Amino acid sequence: MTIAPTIDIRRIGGRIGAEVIGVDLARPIDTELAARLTGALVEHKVLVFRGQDLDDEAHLRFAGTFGPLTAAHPTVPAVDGHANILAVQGGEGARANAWHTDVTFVVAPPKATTLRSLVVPPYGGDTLIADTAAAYADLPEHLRLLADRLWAVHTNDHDYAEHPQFRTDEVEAYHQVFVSQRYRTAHPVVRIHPESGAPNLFIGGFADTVIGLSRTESKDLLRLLQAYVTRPENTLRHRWAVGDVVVFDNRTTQHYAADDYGDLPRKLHRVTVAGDVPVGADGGTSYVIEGDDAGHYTPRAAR
Ligand SMILES: O=C(O)CCC(=O)C(=O)O
Ligand SMILES: [Fe+2]
Repeated sequence: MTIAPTIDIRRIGGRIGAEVIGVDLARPIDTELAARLTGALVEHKVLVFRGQDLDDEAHLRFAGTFGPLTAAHPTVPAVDGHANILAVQGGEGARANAWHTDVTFVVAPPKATTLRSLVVPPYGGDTLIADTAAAYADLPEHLRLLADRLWAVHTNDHDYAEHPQFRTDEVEAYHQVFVSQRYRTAHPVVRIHPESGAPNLFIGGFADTVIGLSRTESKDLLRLLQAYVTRPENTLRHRWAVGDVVVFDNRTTQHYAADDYGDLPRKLHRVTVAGDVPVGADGGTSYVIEGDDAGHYTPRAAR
């Protein structure tokens, strides 16, 4: 007879995040545990598993617990031999140090993102994750009523040249690959979470313009709303150790990779889980403006 391991799910932030203790992710995850982890992800939005010892295959298997996987990225090439794994190891200026929700420029952005650390700098390189439902709940009623009616265009082709001091050949080459196909998608500014039913501010770094407003008005309004997302109360900051696995619900979070470790090495592997088409507070669903989702982003079956 095997004895089921006792697992402990402990909150680690006031509003977002829990650590899962007592799980070895290298072992198969049974349906009962999978259901518990899926529920915990919806409740806490970020799950942290420390001290794991996963290889790529085990990482893929674990990510598959949450559903079918996406390709590594619509435009950025995958790790050799692993179509669903993206290596995260950009140099200075080519790091994700802008608040964003992953891949919101497509019509069905990932449901969840899983990150596993392979190389960690001795200091710096933390990942910050924000709860966009808490942000929505923080809005004064007048702003909530306004946000509920708004739609925004998300694109992979904007905001470039914000940091011209980092316009190195590497950054330039990465940008060319990133925008090798341009995507533009309209999403509701307030998204209803398909599992919890909670509304959240669905904006982030790929949100470019608010439909019906000028570029300047869009920027001002998005900045106003975004300030609620990044309030320290609504965030969790993860200090990486090698072997950590972090999963976040990409339907109701944003994240930010602190670019504060110079040229020290750091490497994560990312695997994302396929998501659905967002539904807004007004009942409308997201739609493609430009870019063919199907060609680049076909989910593959779960393992
Ligand atoms: O480097 C990190 O901590 C996160 C990078 C990121 O935003 C991503 O892989 O989606
Ligand atoms: Fe990201």
